[in-house]
Amino acid sequence: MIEKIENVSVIGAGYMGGGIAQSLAAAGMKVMLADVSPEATRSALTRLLSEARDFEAQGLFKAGSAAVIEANLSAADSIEAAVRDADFIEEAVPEVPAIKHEVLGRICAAARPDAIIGTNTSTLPVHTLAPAVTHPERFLTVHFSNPAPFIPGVELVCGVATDRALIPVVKDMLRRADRNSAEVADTPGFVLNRLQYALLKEANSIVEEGVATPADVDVIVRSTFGFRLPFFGPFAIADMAGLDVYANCFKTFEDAFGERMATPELLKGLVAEGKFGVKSGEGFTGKHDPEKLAKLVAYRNNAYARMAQLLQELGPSPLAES
Ligand SMILES: NC(=O)C1=CN([C@@H]2O[C@H](COP(=O)(O)OP(=O)(O)OC[C@H]3O[C@@H](n4cnc5c(N)ncnc54)[C@H](O)[C@@H]3O)[C@@H](O)[C@H]2O)C=CC1
Ligand SMILES: O=C(O)[C@@H](O)C(=O)[C@H](O)[C@@H](O)CO
Repeated sequence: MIEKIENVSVIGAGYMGGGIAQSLAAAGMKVMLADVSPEATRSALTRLLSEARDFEAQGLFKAGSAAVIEANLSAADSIEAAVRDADFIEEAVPEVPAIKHEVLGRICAAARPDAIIGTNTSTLPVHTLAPAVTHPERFLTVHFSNPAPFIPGVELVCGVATDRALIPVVKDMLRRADRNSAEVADTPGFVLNRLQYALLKEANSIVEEGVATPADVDVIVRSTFGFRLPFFGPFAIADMAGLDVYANCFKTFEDAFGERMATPELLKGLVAEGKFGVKSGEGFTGKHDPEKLAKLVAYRNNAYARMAQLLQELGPSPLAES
């Protein structure tokens, strides 16, 4: 079993693969790229190095990053050449099962039998891709988000055959690239996109029903509950709002939208036990003593105030309505 990932291969040097390659190269790993052709790969490398210099000049990358990326990132003439010596191979070709199956097959035919193989799929369960992988014990989802150089979270998904000894090795690679990761179960869309697409689906319904325009939906999302999300997930947010309040709100939603918006059983159970979140000292996120809760509230208030200052400094996005 590989103990430390030093040599990486990224197959598919597009939007995600390119950013993943930059990120891992900047973290000191040797990264080889391969795309549909040697010309496409070399063109991608040129783009990525130029982009890295621009990002460093803009202060978006740490000083010296562009030189480190240039020293560590290279273009291979084929998938086979790219993966030959790799400890870890990240597949980042289009979200088309047939393409992924073909590329995973080529990777497996040329990579070392102990090489760890990751897929950057957005939604495809590991069990639908694993049949294309020899030695599926070395295969898992390592799901970066866009744009890869700037989004810190990575979703890890094991298949039934995945050797769980891979997880600390992959997590170590991600830590060295300043990424934090969480492992979730192997279901369609995992956690990230199941939630992200549920939000977009409901947002589309809101627009289709004439409740709001896309622009106004975006304003509300990014300036209310979205404003909280860089610091807290939905369960922490609910604990701070009050689970009794959430239970009352779900009654409104169930009356209006039926079963699909009925009060979740987990929430019902907590409220029935008098566990209302921060206000009662226990909720979705567990039990917390008054000292910790005081620190939480202080952290929250500071974070939100600082976020508001940052948004003031940045000014509105070009998409924001004047
Ligand atoms: N675009 C996004 O926001 C995100 C996408 N993903 C996932 O990452 C994967 C890649 O997505 P993107 O980077 O957006 O796509 P993309 O289209 O930007 O890049 C895909 C790259 O794969 C190359 N390619 C296609 N067939 C190939 C083959 N047979 N051999 C080698 N290279 C091949 C293409 O030339 C292209 O450069 C997909 O599974 C996608 O669902 C995951 C997170 C975010
Ligand atoms: O949001 C992200 O960056 C990722 O979770 C994704 O998988 C993509 O956005 C996906 O939803 C579209 O490619």
